[in-house]
Amino acid sequence: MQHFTIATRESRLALWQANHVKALLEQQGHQVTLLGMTTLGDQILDRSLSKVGGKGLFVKELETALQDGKADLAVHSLKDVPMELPPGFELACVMEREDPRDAWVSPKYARLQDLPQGAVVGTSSLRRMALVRALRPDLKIEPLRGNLDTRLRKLDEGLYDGIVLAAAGLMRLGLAERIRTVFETTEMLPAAGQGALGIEICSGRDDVTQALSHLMDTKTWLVVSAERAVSRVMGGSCSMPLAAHAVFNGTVLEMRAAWGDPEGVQPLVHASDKATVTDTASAVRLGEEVARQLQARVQAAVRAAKTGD
Ligand SMILES: NCc1[nH]cc(CCC(=O)O)c1CC(=O)O
Repeated sequence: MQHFTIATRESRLALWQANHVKALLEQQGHQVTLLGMTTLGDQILDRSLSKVGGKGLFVKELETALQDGKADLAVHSLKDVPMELPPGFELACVMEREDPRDAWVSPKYARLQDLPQGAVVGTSSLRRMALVRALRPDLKIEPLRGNLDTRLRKLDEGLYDGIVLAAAGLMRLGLAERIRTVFETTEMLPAAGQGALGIEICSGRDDVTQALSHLMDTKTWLVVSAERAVSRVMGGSCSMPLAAHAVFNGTVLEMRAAWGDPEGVQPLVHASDKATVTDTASAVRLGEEVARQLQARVQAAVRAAKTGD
């Protein structure tokens, strides 16, 4: 039996996720305390994250707590974890993934397709913007930030005709009844890591890694390793509309990725590939290959646009 402190953000979703890990560790006989913290990302609500520095904003304070020995592990939505962790930190565990898809939430319209011309969709995610634009170029997209409850409140206040959120977050918070439709991944390709929880520790904390080994889901680990490799090669941050999604079909990992022009001028660029994946190295290779295809197509599209072909 050991005592562990979990560093967590204090949004309802972050607390749910930290409590979920706490309960699982307690089941193994460990004693667990939560250390709630506010991150810079939680405080900046008026600007798009892509403009103020991206994903790292949600994890830096938690990493400081790990480094200072105030906490032993940090629970994150994997989607919010930067591709490269700072030296001295590692992703010790990825848990079984929930539904990775995006959900359509709207009081009036059952599907995005049902919206009238020029209706207003709320999202600040560049990926969701690019994908919504590809499905319905006529719609107006307005920024929408804040935690899940804030976003739903703004929708209920009538500021948007509908919004796009991760299905997993809504389900974790008992808000599944707000989901009107779950998008197929073919129409709304998810972000790398969406729906999975990642646990970060200071490198070398073998005692923590050992305790977390029961929570590790190897299959999810391989899938998200491939997805995150795409983002890493593409230089993925919140400042680029990027989607990367993989699913196992037996031992073959099938992967698709999409890139959107941040200015919204170029059409979406897609790439896909599949490979037998049995370990982290083969997963990363698949992700890198898909990213290279994507890069080549993005460059070709940019060249074509310049020469007016
Ligand atoms: N960007 C915030 C964020 N980070 C993780 C989730 C959802 C839960 C998950 O993907 O595990 C959300 C909310 C959303 O995108 O709607």
